[in-house]
Amino acid sequence: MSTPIVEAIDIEKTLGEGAGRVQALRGVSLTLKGGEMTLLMGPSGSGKTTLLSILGCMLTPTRGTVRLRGETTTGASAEGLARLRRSHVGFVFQSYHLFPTLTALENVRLVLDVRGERGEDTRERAAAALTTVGLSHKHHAFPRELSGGEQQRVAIARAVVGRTSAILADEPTASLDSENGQAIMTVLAEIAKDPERAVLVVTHDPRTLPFADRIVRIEDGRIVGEDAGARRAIVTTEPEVPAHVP
Ligand SMILES: Nc1ncnc2c1ncn2[C@@H]1O[C@H](COP(=O)(O)OP(=O)(O)OP(=O)(O)O)[C@@H](O)[C@H]1O
Repeated sequence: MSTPIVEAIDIEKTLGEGAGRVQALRGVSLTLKGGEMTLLMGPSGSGKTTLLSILGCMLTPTRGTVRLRGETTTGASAEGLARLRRSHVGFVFQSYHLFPTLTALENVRLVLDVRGERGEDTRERAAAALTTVGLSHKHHAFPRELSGGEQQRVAIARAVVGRTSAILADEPTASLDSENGQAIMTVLAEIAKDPERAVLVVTHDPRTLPFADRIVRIEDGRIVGEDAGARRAIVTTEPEVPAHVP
């Protein structure tokens, strides 16, 4: 049986103040298991980024529990959350977020440095992560010398180099053309074959569908359905829950 990497139980999140107060999540439960690629899809404003931020310990829920590899985040200090995040989570964003003055290798190695891992082997680990994403020939290139797809591959190498078990990607293909988008999804799907790793991709992009094990649909802060993706043979469609039932 595959291991639960991230478990979110009955998550609620209220954002903003006064008249701008929004209930972004209204009782969301979601488990990400090792060896799975999950797509999170839903309309703009439905709560996808809020949920990804809570799963990755960037944001704390108003109510509910998150467990990362069995460790609960409830009551953790900001420092405790940062430790959990560094140990277990790798993020990939639409706009890459690379340091422009560092080479590809240095961008990846920096993650290990931040984690206090400074041995000579960190260079080899960073190089191995770049090889995983097909960039063994671009160690010394600066982000401005790389295409968008290559920059995103550096960002993925950075997300996996720390041997984190949850890879959370927010619209990773949105800035890329079809070919590069496919290449990025192929790399993420390859990572998701590891039974010790779970990959969650927030996306609007229908081109990502063939890479999914599961497609989770969110509307108005609630999970409204789940379908088995093309990568999985067994169909596990759950009944749809109306979005507006209190
Ligand atoms: N800091 C904030 N203060 C107040 N409301 C917020 C804040 N951040 C997000 N929201 C609101 O919370 C809801 C969920 O936002 P979220 O960004 O999670 O949606 P999303 O599904 O990721 O949208 P998109 O696809 O457009 O990125 C939206 O109504 C949004 O306007």
